[in-house]
Amino acid sequence: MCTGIRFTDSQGNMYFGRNLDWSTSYGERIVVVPSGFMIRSAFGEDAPAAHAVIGMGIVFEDYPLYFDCGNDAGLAVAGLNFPGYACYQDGPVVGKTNVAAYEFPLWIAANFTSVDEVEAALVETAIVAKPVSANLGVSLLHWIIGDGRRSIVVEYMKDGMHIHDNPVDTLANQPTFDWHMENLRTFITANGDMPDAAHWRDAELSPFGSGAGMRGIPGDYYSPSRFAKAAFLNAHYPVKDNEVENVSRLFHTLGNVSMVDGAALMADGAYERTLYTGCFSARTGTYYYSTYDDPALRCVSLADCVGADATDLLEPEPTVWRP
Ligand SMILES: C[C@H](CCC(=O)NCCS(=O)(=O)O)[C@H]1CC[C@H]2[C@@H]3[C@H](O)C[C@@H]4C[C@H](O)CC[C@]4(C)[C@H]3C[C@H](O)[C@]12C
Repeated sequence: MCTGIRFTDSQGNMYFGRNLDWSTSYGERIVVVPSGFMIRSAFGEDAPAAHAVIGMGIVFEDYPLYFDCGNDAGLAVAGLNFPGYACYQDGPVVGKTNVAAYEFPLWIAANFTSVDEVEAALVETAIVAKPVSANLGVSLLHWIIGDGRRSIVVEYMKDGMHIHDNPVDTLANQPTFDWHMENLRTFITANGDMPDAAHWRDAELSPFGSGAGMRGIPGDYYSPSRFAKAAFLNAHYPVKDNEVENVSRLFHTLGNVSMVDGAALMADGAYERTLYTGCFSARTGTYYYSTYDDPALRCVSLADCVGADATDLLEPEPTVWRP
């Protein structure tokens, strides 16, 4: 399972991140696309990237397959598993901009500057089930897309494209975003307050300590539970000012829905773990991440690696972050 969130700092800069929960790594690392890099297109003309992009993914035959990424305009996108619901076009649709599912994150980050722009373009877009290669196949995903103003969720299903406003700036896995939003109504009594003592007949029942207001928010790893917990935490976290506080916010929030070995068996017989947590700061154009086996935060900033002469893909060596 995976979980993604978005929020802003006190000046409206976006922070956007995700947990990548799976049993085995694909060898993912930070990949940078400089603006001007020629992007191969599955259906249209090859075109230069209008924006520099940074994110986590793998490079396959000189093509960056992003799991999540952000760009120099402060727009970011992440793909989360959505099997059983995701259903792409079998082939290109006449009259539409056709985008293969594997191209989707890069297509967004390389071409657009805001969620509004993406939303307008999606009306004319078809997502196609074209595999990147016979071995890699087609991932069945839905996506959260965010900028400094808002986020949306894109779910491409049997009946076509669904674009949802995401007022809680949160996404998990199955079922649909609509369902998750409806389910949040179950938790409306949860809050961060210290409750007063209750009186049951002659008994006075006072709280053991803090945290009682949050009772009922689930802590298990099931997708609806992670959605509810991440949405609750994202909604209640106080707005913070600086980069250190906001990166801390992101890792603490996603740390609360991260998956620990041995607790959640996958269909293939392996346990699912949070292989990495990634955070894109639109304020500084920096991608931060930690992995299951190495909790140190490492990072790469776009500004440090995209000089005027950069035209090729980069896989920069991250440095350990020292706030
Ligand atoms: C497995 C990842 C999603 C994690 C997640 O949501 N897990 C939920 C587990 S569960 O089912 O709900 O149990 C997804 C997210 C991005 C995906 C990758 C990206 O889409 C990029 C390419 C796309 C190719 O089509 C397949 C390989 C791939 C390299 C994908 C492999 C895999 O499907 C990834 C890594």
